Amino acid sequence: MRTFRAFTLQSRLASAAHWPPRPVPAPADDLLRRCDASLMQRLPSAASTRHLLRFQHSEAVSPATDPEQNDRAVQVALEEAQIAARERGLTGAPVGRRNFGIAAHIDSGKTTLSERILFYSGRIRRIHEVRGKDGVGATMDSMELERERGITIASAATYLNWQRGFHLNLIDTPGHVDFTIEVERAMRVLDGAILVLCGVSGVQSQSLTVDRQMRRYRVPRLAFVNKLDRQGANPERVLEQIVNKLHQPAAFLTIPIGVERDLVGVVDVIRQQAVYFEGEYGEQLRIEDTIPSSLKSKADQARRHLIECLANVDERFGDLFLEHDYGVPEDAIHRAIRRATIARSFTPVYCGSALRNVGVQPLLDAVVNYLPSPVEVRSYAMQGDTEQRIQLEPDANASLVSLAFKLEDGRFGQLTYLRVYQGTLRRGDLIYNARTGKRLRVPRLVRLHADQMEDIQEATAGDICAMFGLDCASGDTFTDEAGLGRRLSLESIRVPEPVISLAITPQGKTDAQANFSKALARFTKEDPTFRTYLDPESKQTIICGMGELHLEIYIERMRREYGVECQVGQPKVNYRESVSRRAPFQYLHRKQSGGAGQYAGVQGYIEPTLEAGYWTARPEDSETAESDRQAMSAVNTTSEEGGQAVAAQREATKRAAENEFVNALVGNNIPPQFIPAIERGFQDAVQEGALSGHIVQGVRMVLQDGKSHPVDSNEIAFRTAALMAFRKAFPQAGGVILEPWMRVAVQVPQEYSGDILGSLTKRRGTVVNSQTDGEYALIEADVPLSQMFGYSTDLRSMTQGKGEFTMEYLRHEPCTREDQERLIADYAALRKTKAND
Ligand SMILES: Nc1nc2c(ncn2[C@@H]2O[C@H](COP(=O)(O)OP(=O)(O)OP(=O)(O)O)[C@@H](O)[C@H]2O)c(=O)[nH]1
Repeated sequence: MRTFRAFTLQSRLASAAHWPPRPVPAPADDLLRRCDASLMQRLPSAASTRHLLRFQHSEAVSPATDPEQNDRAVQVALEEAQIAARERGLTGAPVGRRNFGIAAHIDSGKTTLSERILFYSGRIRRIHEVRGKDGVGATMDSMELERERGITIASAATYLNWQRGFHLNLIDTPGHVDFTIEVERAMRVLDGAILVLCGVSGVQSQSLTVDRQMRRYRVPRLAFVNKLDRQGANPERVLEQIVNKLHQPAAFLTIPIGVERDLVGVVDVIRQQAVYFEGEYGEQLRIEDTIPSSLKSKADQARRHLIECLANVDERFGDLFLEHDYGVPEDAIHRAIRRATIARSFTPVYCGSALRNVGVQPLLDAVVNYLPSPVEVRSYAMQGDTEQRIQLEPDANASLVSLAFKLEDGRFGQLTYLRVYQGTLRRGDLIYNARTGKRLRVPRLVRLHADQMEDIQEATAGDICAMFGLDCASGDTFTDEAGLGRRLSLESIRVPEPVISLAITPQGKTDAQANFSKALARFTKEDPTFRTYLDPESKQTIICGMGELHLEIYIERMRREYGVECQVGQPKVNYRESVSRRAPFQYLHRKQSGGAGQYAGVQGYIEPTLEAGYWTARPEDSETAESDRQAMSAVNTTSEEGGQAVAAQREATKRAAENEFVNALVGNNIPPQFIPAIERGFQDAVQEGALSGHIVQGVRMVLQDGKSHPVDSNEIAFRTAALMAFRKAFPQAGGVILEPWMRVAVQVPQEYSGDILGSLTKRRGTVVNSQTDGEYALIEADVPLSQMFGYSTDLRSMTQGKGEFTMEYLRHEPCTREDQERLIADYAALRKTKAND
């Protein structure tokens, strides 16, 4: 029996007299130097070696062990990151750092897993469960509402140390699709992720969404098959689903010893050793070279499968396999897993149960061993208007480029979460907001641990940190003067369109209105998928978001945090209006009888920002729709072509959502000082579409000519002329009303799949994918949101509560002629009533 290996380190320290582990005096860089002296000698200079080895946060768990005893995989991970840094000539590279997130379907156990990770790394002293009996709640669910409901609403960031001074930044994300922006933001700034899957339910509807998000931001991942203590758990089925449903080559790195109530440990597939998790919280690892005889052949098969899988996805390993057969050296296996994981052509799969404290430490080892250091990830910034992509270097000594990816309004003012991609951000430094060009001094810099924080003096390339007291928007890029000179900016986060809206009115106390406005201002700033506006007709405040739960949570937060009770209307679909062809406009606004006169003429045309005809037919019937569908399905490919198709799709979606004003004026018929007023008239017009009063999107207004009067022309006249010209031209330009369509994923026991298909088709859905897997069927369909109200109740009654579904915004599409006519008639009636009032 062996009692210690690298990943047992934390547990060994834990089981010793001191818990959490005491700071170890030996600096991590010293250990590293000893660990790989030969590689270090090849580095350019002693000074750069120090930079390379600089671990800011080595104070926690830095074991003073003999390098020989250390895990070979860790050495592989270090060496590879060091080689990558050396090849790129980086002298201040963050080699020993990992930025990773945890994402999954609702209730898969992400927060429970995070709690273990924090505990084993010595970050917290006690484990508190989600909805635990002690009523404390998990560390990462710090919001009162999260603890009460047992769901994660906002992602939380923390940091920890693991294995010889590796510094890990961790972001726990919410599972519910209504809070999808939190996952988007996290994926944008993370270098790797753990996809948690339930050992019983496997790949669920929201796992597919998370998988798409990981692909969108090219995030390498590990999979953790959790809840193997539950009745009906079947890890092999989950592995099959990863391969078949997520289309990812994958293999076990650990397999469970016993399942359901008998789960006691895992087998390390590479070394063929049994690992048991003992102590109150599984913090003491016992490793045995002999694995239970009943598992021998299974474990051997798993090892063979892993080697075959790697030989298939990694050419270099394939050659080694031809040479050594299944006897490939262990180092080579680690290297191949690392390469293939980082290349996103392979997913290592780990087994366990977070709640039962089984299998978490090997997973955390894998974060260090197989997920990339920031040095091994390519990040790019755009340069100025040229749209030229510049590769960023994760080097503390380079000029600063960092991204504000999340804002939070806290007790001390705005807290801005940042990822530093290049350079060093120091407290007191002058930095520049690349969007506004504004110069700012870095006020207070902190590292976050759920809702607590710790002041730091600097954050270097590859770090995630936060700043206080800085006014900026989510997605802003911060640079130093050199970066500003090159006008570098980072591609921002994809923000899905809000699909649902409802009217709210604050009730009661006199200060309710002020608090109500304060709350709305804060929520809209923090969450770009939460929007609000004043309905010009009803004068009510309308809030828009990603789903009923999303809005419900904000209404509840308004009550708790701001003491504002609201009267809430029925949820409504967010329709939009657009045009399908070009139409000319020519409008003269003239009032010259008595008093100050008004005189303004505008002439030009309006047209769709996408090609003509894009919106005329339902996309299913058109070629555009075909390319659209191909682009959507290309999200599941890793090919260059797939990437281009996705980029084209994103570009089309962006253009379809934006309006544009073009000044193509020739001659001097309109004095230049009136052009901004004409553009403002256009902006007024798109706020209220001419057909149904909904916001207009995807329309370009081109101004070509006009008329003015030396005395009677003024800004108000031109603003009105532009507004009226737009309204008049809108119907001639083939105005259409668009409605949001959702990608709906339903998971039900197989016997109900016929009923589900019927129910989706009845709701005008188009089934895009239907798979059966053992007892379960997973059906994906595109359905208009207007048809989805009340679906959860229907699904519950159709499946006796055994079905579940999630939906995600896909795009806006023209609604049916019938609906369009109804919406136009409703709007006309409303206007008539208003006119009569
Ligand atoms: N049996 C069993 N239950 C678990 C396990 N892990 C988590 N749970 C339970 O599953 C429920 C959900 O766990 P969470 O950790 O909140 O899941 P989550 O994925 O963070 O949830 P959201 O963020 O709200 O989507 C809780 O009641 C946990 O106690 C496990 O390994 N086995």
